[in-house]
Order: sequence, then structure tokens, then C-alpha cells
Amino acid sequence: MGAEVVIEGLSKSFGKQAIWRDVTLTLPPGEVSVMLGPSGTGKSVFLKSMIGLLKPDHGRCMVNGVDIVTCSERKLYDTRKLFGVLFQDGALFGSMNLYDNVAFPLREHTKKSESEIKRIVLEKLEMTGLSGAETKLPGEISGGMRKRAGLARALVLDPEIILCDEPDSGLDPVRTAYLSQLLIDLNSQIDATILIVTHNINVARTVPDNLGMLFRKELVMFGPREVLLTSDEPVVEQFLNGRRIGPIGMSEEKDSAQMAREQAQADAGHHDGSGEDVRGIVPQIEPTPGMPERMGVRRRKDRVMKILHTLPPAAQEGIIESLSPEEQRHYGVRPHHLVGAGHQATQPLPTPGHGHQSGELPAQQVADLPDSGWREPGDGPTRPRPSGNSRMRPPDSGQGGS
Ligand SMILES: Nc1ncnc2c1ncn2[C@@H]1O[C@H](COP(=O)(O)OP(=O)(O)OP(=O)(O)O)[C@@H](O)[C@H]1O
Repeated sequence: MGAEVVIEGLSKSFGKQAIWRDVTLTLPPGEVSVMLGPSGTGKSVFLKSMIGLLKPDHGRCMVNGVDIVTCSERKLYDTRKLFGVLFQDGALFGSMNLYDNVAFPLREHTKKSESEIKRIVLEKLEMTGLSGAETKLPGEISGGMRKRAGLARALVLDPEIILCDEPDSGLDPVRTAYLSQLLIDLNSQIDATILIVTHNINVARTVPDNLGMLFRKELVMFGPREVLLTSDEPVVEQFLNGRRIGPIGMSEEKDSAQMAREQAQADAGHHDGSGEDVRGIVPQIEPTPGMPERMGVRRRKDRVMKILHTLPPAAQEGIIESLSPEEQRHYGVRPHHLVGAGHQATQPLPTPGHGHQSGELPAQQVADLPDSGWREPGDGPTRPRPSGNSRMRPPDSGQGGS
């Protein structure tokens, strides 16, 4: 199983320019997460901070008990080996063929024999659909192949955590769909924790288990995908719909005068080219038939059901509807039966640093679940939940959004 990454109060600035402040989130082990954000909000800086290529000003980034921010160079070197990173441009060496590019980390960081290296390289090239392209130079292959070669190289040290910086950049929608499928298949095969940074709406809607968004130097939200996909927080809604109308402008922030001007234009009938409202939960990409079941999905169900009562009603509803009837019985939930579902799903989520965890609502906005009894699948009579309480237990960790 992949490693958990716990980030607490992480802040980064360059000189006087604050990039983001007080970012707190947990990447659950073996789950796939996506971090969204408009251009320039510091998504790449976030990834580089996670692997110690950049040093944050404050906060912690804990991986297997090691704080990347404050640990020694030696520990950092060792901990980095847990990460496989797919950089935006693939970061391949132009003068090396694909075989040597993919073999590079093995030759640099291990004492493996060339025959062992060959076995691993050919296996990873096959996993990424590049068998037969070993002798090609990066300049002789397409952008999609370069991405896959970058991914193959990221995999050779058997990473527990895979970071992907805009894996879709420069790819057409079809190649992006193939790459998305590849990431899910990889996750099913190696159960690694994956974080993808992107501004591709389709990737955000269909790939991850968890979604987050950086905006205005803050982590706006981070939590189960259903929370962001059903959110009507203006910045999230605008971003997921790719609309001009909303708080995000060309230079990230808009002033209220510009917002009012654009709204007036829209009210007067000006069409900005954006399509229908795409708010809502769409099916998540599943592993290709024949691939192993994703263990992260199974673990996530238990994890999310524990924090279900802290989520907005629309997200709760989506999560419950995604369960099979057997699972609904197992967790003691039923569609359209949220006590407190009269709360509006439109309440903005609290922002971090304001006394709540990201993705968690204040107690008075929390929907209570019906005490319909907790049963094992196939169990006969109803028996009480382990907690013996009509409310599900609060999150057992203090980590935002996990
Ligand atoms: N090494 C650096 N020194 C100074 N400023 C930097 C450095 N690296 C990044 N920045 C600044 O940090 C900000 C965030 O950059 P970053 O590349 O992380 O954004 P991003 O969200 O990944 O953008 P995009 O989606 O366009 O790739 C930018 O203003 C950038 O100029």
C-alpha cells in the first residue's frame, strides 16, 4: 500500500510574494487525489515542496513519519526514493534513448545488475504501452509517448507515492483519456498514493477519489471528490465549468467592478462560450477489465463513511447513491434519507485556518444519519452500529479533508 502524506500548515513564499499559506490536507494511502487551481496558483510549487525540491517557510509534510521540511539531507534523500515524479514535460534526457532514460534512476540509485535493470525497464515500458520503442530518442516520439516514458521512469523505483504535474498538458482529449486510464490501472496494480496536479476539468471529474483546489493563496477545499463536484462555492463552480463569470479572472483575481460588469453583460444576453452547467457527480474511471480491484477504493469507502456526516448534503447523497444496495445496508444508509438534508447544499465550505477542517462543515450544519442499524452484508437481524450511536463517528484524525 502507498504511503500516507500528511501536510499541516504548509506555507511558501518567494521573497515578499506569498504563493500559498497554511495548506493542511492528507493524501490517504493508495488513493488518487487531484489538485486543481488556476494557472499561477502554485500547484507546481506545491509538488516541488512535497519532495523537498523547494523549502516551505512553515509547516510540516510528513511521509512515513519523516518531516520533509525539517529532516536531514540524508533522510530527505532516502524519503525521496519513495516518490515517483512525472514532471510536466516528462523531463527526459534528450540525448538518451527511452531505455536509458527509464533505466537512469536504477543506475543512479541502486546497485542492481544490468540484467535486473533490463527486466525492470522492459516491465515498466510494457506497463506504459511503450514496448518496442526502447531505442527511440525523446525527440523522435509524440508528446503522449514522452509523458508515458516519463511515467515509466517514475515507476522504476517502485514508488509508494506518485506525483504528476499536469500529465494532460499538450495532449489531445483522446490521449488524455488514455493517460487517465493508465493512471487508474497503475493504481490498481501497485496501490500507490497518487497526486495529480491539473487544470483539466475532465480529469478532475473522472479520475480522482479526492479533489482539492488552490486559489487566492489558500487551499479552498480538499476532500472526497463528491464534495467539490457538488459544491456551489463560486470559485469551484466557475472553475469546474470553465466559465468567465465568477471570482476567477485572467490575472487570477477580479475586482468587484469587473465582476459586476461581466455579470451585466451576461444578463444582457452576452454568451461567453461556456457550455451547460456540469455540476454533479459523474462515474469515476474504473480499472480496465482484467486489472486488479483498486484497494484504495475499498479503503476509501470505510474512510468516507466515517466522515459522511461532516459533508454537505449533496455530497452525502452522491456518496450514498454510489454504494450498492448491499453496501448501503452494510453502512446503514439509504438514499434520500439524510436527517438534516433540509440544510442547503449551497453553504460554502469553511476555509482552512478558520477553525474547521477543510471539507468539514460546522456542527450545526452537519447532517445526521438515520439509525437504520448496521449489518454485515447478508446478515439477518439488525444490530447496532459498533459505536451504538445514531450519529456516525467524527473523523478520527485531525487531518483536513481526509
Ligand atoms: N523558483 C522560483 N522562484 C521564484 N518564483 C517562483 C519560483 N517557482 C515558481 N515561482 C512563482 O510561483 C508562482 C506559482 O508558480 P507555479 O508554477 O507553481 O504555478 P502553477 O499553479 O503550477 O501554474 P500553471 O498551472 O500555469 O503551471 C508563479 O508566480 C511563479 O512565478
